[in-house]
Amino acid sequence: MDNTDTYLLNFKGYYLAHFTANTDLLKNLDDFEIRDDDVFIVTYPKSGTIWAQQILSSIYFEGHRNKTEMVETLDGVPFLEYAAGKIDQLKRPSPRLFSSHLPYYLAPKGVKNKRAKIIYIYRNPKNILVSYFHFSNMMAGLQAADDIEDFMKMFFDGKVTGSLCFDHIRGWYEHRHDFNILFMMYEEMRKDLRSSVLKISSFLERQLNEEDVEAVVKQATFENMKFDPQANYEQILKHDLGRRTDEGSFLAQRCVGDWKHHLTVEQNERFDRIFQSKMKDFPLKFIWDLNEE
Ligand SMILES: Nc1ncnc2c1ncn2[C@@H]1O[C@H](COP(=O)(O)OS(=O)(=O)O)[C@@H](OP(=O)(O)O)[C@H]1O
Repeated sequence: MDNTDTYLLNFKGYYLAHFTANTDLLKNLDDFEIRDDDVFIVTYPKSGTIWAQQILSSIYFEGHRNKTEMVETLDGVPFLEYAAGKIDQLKRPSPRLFSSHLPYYLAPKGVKNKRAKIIYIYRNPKNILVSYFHFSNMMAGLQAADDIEDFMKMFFDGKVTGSLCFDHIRGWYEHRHDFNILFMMYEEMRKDLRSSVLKISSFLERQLNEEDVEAVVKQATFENMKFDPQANYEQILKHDLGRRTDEGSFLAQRCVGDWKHHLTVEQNERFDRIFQSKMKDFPLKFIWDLNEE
């Protein structure tokens, strides 16, 4: 583990957010004991993690679904590699739900042996860039950038939490046969949330009746999450993660083509060139524009 950077922790060539990384767990990550009914949400940052957390938590926990229990969504679907000391992963009752931004090659052995289910969410990387730029400037534990040009450099150098976005999705997809994994596209979830919930619950073999499906969908709408204190993570942001500024939130809701309002023509062309060189022949499609939705 290379601890020299204030913001980033280099673990086996992959960058984690230094301030919250669970270094004790990372030391034994490969052997972290996996149970057959463990479920992981895996994402590159800013790809829909907290959205998937909300969906999973309300699929699994009746008290969340029918709002009889007031628990922070994140507590039901905690990160594997973050929040050191907050939770003892080994003592959690089954089924355990996890979140992770780890790359495929750092997944514990048991996950590579298909002992757990993974839902991988991917998103149009131009919107990831814009979302990540604003988020990094808001969160105290991430390196702020002067402007989008400055952030683009860090993003394409992979000097951000999660390392290079293209390596993340490519790695997981190219090694998909090693895992029990479902790929979901953020933009398709926006287009048809109900079908996405059904696809996820069917992959997880969780039977939901009509009323349950309605409740999960309702809780996972942007409008509900934005104003639900358990789902919008405002308190976590304020007290655990730390804000640099009062502006911004986990849920800004950019439209699919929002990047057009933030990138210059030259920046967009540069993005396309890098995307082409890194993602040539990559079979999954990305949706760049509202018209493609
Ligand atoms: N319900 C719902 N519907 C549509 N979009 C949603 C929803 N919940 C979260 N989001 C959007 O997901 C973006 C945040 O991504 P992450 O949760 O992966 O961020 S993080 O990595 O956990 O920091 C962030 O995108 P931006 O708005 O573009 O910043 C959120 O708005």
